[in-house]
Amino acid sequence: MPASYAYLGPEGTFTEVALRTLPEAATRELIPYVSVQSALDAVRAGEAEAAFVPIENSVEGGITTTLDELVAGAPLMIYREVLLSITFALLVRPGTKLSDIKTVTAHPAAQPQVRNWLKAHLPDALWESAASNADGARLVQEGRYDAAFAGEFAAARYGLQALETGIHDAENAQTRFVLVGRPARPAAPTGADKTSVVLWQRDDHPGGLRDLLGEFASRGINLMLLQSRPTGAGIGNYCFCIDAEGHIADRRMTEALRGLKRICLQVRYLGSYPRADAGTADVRAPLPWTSDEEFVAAADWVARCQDGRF
Ligand SMILES: O=C(O)C(=O)Cc1ccccc1
Repeated sequence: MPASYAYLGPEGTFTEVALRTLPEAATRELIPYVSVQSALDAVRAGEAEAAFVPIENSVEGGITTTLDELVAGAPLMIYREVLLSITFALLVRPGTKLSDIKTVTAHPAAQPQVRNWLKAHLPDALWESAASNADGARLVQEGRYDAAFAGEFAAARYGLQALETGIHDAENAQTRFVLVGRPARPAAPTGADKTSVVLWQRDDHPGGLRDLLGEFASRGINLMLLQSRPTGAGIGNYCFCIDAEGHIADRRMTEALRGLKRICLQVRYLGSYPRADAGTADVRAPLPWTSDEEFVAAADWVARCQDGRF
């Protein structure tokens, strides 16, 4: 297997910075791709061992290109996640003044994070989307746009200067990135894990979504992401991307997934992997009645009842 990770490039993306925080990245060749799709396709084609892509940010929610690839593309699995705090710099060619800026660019997910700043400082600037924030910087270097919102670290790479730094409409804006590979056995539980799945309902009925969520709730499983995505089958047809606290090897999660498999039309398992915020106050202990021991004891009791040995 090639010891390389594909990532959303070009060089100088936030994605690259987040990827380099993973210890395993130090022993891999890191190869930039022009889009999330092409990075994931490199994995599907066996050209790369895994791909590292943005999946969610705390301002706007899911990065839909990534979610849609994981929902509908050839199956892939998430093995790692990274959280990165994001602030933007306004990068320009040397000598450009704020009053010279008529066009700005960045990745579409950057826009909700800088919208207020733009309104206050460059209300008449025309926004056009770039394939990534670093690609926006590259396009400014080529003279295609006057300014790009990107990481300050991208300035040197593209011969630009930061006219403004620390731009962020929302305090503590974070982006979540995932390392995605071909399906294989998930890593062993760490005690602070997350499981991602996509659920398709069997039919449309009152309380349908509540039924799906009930499989988690009744087993004391907390949810960390719920994002609906259109199935493409017409207005009102959605599937649900869910991140839940816990590992597929935890009995409560095993039981919840069994329940979901019974009641859903389709369930796509996207992996169980260590939480990026493991070790922080946000990671709560499971409810006492949801431990593996409690599930084993309850199953034993039912077996004894069936045997008349209670
Ligand atoms: O990694 C990048 O630079 C991207 O273009 C994706 C992105 C977009 C917005 C915030 C963080 C990452």
